[in-house]
Amino acid sequence: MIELDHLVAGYERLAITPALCGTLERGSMTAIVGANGCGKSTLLKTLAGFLPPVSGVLRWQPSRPTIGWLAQRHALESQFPLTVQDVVCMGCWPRISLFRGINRDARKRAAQGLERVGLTAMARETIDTLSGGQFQRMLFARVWVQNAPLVMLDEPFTGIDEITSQILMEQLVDMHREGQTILAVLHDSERVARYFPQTLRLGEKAAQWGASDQSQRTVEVCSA
Ligand SMILES: Nc1ncnc2c1ncn2[C@@H]1O[C@H](COP(=O)(O)OP(=O)(O)OP(=O)(O)O)[C@@H](O)[C@H]1O
Repeated sequence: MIELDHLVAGYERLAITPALCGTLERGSMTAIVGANGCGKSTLLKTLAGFLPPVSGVLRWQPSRPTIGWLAQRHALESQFPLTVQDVVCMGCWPRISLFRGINRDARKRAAQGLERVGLTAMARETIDTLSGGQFQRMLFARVWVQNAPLVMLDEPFTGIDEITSQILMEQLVDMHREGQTILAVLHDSERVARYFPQTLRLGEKAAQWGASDQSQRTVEVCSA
C-alpha cells in the first residue's frame, strides 16, 4: 500500500526520524512504537501527507486511498456546538450529497457506529458534555462509519480507562478483520504484542520493522 524509500520524517530541513525503507502492506495492522520524542507522530503525519518528507520518497501502490484519521484528542475542539450524532455522521461526508445533506443511510450507519462503541444513549447530547473516554468512543465511531481503506491513529488510548480502551481495541481488530489497513502510534507494549501483528520500532539512529511476535526476528530497516 505504501512503500518507504529512505524516507526521513521531520520539519522543513530538520530530520527527526532515521531513514526508513520498507512497505506497509494492504490489510496489515502495524503499531509504531518508540521513546517519547523519537518522531512517531511526525512519521504518522508524514505518511498521511500532512507533512512533506525531509528526504526520501513515499510511494502509494496503486494510489493514495482515503485515510481515516484519529488525531491525539487535544487536537479537536470540544466546545464546538455539535451533537455526538453530528460528529459521527461526518464520517459519511464523502458519500453525502451536498444538496440533500445527511440521508437515512448515513444516519443508520452512524447509529450502528454509536452502538458499536456503546454511545447510543448519548447520540443527541452536545459534545461538550462528553467525558474524555466518551469523546474517544465518539471519534472511533466516526472512523468506523467512514470505512476508509487505511486508518491512522495517534495514541488512541492515551488517557482512556482500561474498559473503554478494550472496547475500542476490539473495534480496531474488527476493522482489520474486515480488510482495513491499520497504522497506530502506541505506547502500551502489552497491547502491541497482543493485537498488532507488525511493529515499526523507531530509534534515534535506526528502526526495526517486522513481525511483533518476539519469536520471529524483526527486520532491521535502512538507517542511512
Ligand atoms: N512543528 C514542529 N516543528 C519542529 N519540531 C517539532 C514540531 N512538532 C514536534 N517537533 C519535535 O519533533 C520531535 C518528535 O516529536 P513527535 O511528536 O513526533 O514525537 P513522538 O515520538 O510522537 O513523541 P511522544 O511519544 O512524546 O508523543 C520532538 O523533539 C518535537 O519537539
